[in-house]
Amino acid sequence: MTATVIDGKAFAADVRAKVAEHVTRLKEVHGITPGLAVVLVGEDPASQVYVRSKGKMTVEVGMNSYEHKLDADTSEEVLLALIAQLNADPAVHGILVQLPLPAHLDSDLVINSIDPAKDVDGFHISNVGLLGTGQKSMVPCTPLGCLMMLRAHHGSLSGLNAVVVGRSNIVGKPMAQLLLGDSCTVTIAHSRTKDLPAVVQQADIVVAAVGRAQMIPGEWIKPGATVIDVGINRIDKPEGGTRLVGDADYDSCAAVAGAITPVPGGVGPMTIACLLANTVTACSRANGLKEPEGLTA
Ligand SMILES: NC(=O)C1=CN([C@@H]2O[C@H](COP(=O)(O)OP(=O)(O)OC[C@H]3O[C@@H](n4cnc5c(N)ncnc54)[C@H](OP(=O)(O)O)[C@@H]3O)[C@@H](O)[C@H]2O)C=CC1
Ligand SMILES: Nc1nc(=O)c2c([nH]1)NC[C@@H]1CN(c3ccc(C(=O)N[C@@H](CCC(=O)O)C(=O)O)cc3)C=[N+]21
Repeated sequence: MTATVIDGKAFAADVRAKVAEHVTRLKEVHGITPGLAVVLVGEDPASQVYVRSKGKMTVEVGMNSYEHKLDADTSEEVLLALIAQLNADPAVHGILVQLPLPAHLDSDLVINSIDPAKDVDGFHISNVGLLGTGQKSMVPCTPLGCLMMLRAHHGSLSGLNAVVVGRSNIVGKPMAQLLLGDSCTVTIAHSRTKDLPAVVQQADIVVAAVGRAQMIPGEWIKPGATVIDVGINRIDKPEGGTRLVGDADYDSCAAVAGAITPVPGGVGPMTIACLLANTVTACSRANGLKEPEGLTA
């Protein structure tokens, strides 16, 4: 079997088009322009590229983008003061603090100081609790993007066996909650899991969020299963230079899977599209307006 390639780029373009439509309505009918503030502490080059591309896409869908770049040695006090200012700013509907933060900053404390209503990453403990109890919340962008692609591919996910490899707070755990919410039978695997190949072999849906290049080979995949590859790993090319690969070994997995997301061009673009979707959702809620349909879980 040769897997259907799930085109994350095309999905993301579709989500952004829906966001843009909603932004136009907010502006023209209500005179409100949604605003997203991104806070970057330090000069990590990969984060800088990523923050720039988020800013560009934010403006492309018609929203305001506010970028705050702070020195790597910024104190917690200064960062918390900036977040307090953004929390109070009515022009800012979404706040994202780029992770990881430099080691001297307490990221739990920083994330939990964001107004939950503006927490477009969905990392605040209130949003985590709301998601875990099936209540309306801000849903983390990467798992939300994965869920949208899975729903579009499968229709109903009810009763399917889903294995999430990775248990981070930003991907693995919220992904598992969303799959459970859609009535999958969910297993969360991690570095202490016994016999990972046998666990993955049970899965109708595999979500790989580990951060280890090409660690999941095709032999682990049940024929016809769907592979959602969250991993973003840069590896050296034999001919020199580097390229991005996922946590799944693409060629061998694509040979047995029913469907697979590529890296790049899979989950990554959907993450950014969902960030924009969350910002427009947050803006609508903040103004007591109807939320856009199909843009949240
Ligand atoms: N496409 C996108 O939009 C995004 C991509 N990413 C990418 O996704 C990947 C995961 O990110 P993130 O969740 O933040 O990573 P973390 O490093 O926070 O978590 C990795 C998880 O993988 C588990 N793990 C590590 N080694 C193994 C192993 N050998 N077998 C099974 N499980 C293992 C860890 O287990 P344990 O808990 O036991 O240590 C941990 O739970 C990275 O490549 C990251 O770059 C991340 C965010 C967004
Ligand atoms: N507060 C916070 N929220 C995040 O959501 C967050 C974060 N911090 N820190 C870093 C990770 C990583 N992440 C990615 C998003 C998009 C791509 C993406 O668009 N990737 C492209 C490739 C980009 C390239 O070529 O480098 C793709 O997969 O096609 C990648 C990675 C969000 N993260």
